[in-house]
Amino acid sequence: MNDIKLALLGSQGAGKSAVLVRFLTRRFIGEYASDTNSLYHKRLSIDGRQLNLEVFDPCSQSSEARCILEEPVDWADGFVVVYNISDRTSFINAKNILQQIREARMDNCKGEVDVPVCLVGNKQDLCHVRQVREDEGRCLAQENRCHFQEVSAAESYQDIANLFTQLIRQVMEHLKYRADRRRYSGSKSMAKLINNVFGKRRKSV
Ligand SMILES: Nc1nc2c(ncn2[C@@H]2O[C@H](COP(=O)(O)OP(=O)(O)OP(=O)(O)O)[C@@H](O)[C@H]2O)c(=O)[nH]1
Repeated sequence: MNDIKLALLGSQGAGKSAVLVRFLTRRFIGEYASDTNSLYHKRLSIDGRQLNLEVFDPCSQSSEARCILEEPVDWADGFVVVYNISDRTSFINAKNILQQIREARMDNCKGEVDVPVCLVGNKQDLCHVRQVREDEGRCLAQENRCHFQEVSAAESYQDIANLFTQLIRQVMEHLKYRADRRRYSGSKSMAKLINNVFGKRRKSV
């Protein structure tokens, strides 16, 4: 069974918990305790494969959340970065988070920056007080080579389900690619070792 770990990041009040709870339970719950970090577990089946999904929903105010990108960047296999379309500050914060993810991956993962990320513009139902245009979100996602989706956790389940499913698929491919690469470089160094030990001896005979 595959273990998939995701982290939700974004400004306080952007709707991270609402988006996640909508995905996990299909329900919208208006208010959430926002003073604790939460780790959610769910068993899923995607494309016939059984998965253990773990999602970290940090409390925005905690110092742990502020340093999530410094320490546990290796923990998450993928990220959901949420902003509120009716709050430009949350969009600017999302931009900074995307940059921090790239920088942290570059430092910690030897240049491997293409971790699966989905940028989510939440509260689409508040489009009458919109402060961030949809094309700005799309453009930011293109710059960061990540998927983009506007959603309303308050009104709709399907878009949110689709984005998580797509992100999880991407994570599974990414993990497989990393495992294959590790196996390949492992067998290459084994071949080198065998050559070093036996190749030289053969020459001297
Ligand atoms: N209108 C509208 N309100 C939403 C939507 N999603 C969340 N909210 C509301 O926005 C507020 C913040 O939502 P949360 O899910 O707690 O936001 P959060 O990002 O987890 O906040 P912190 O835990 O404080 O970081 C709550 O009052 C939610 O009811 C949405 O799609 N539309």
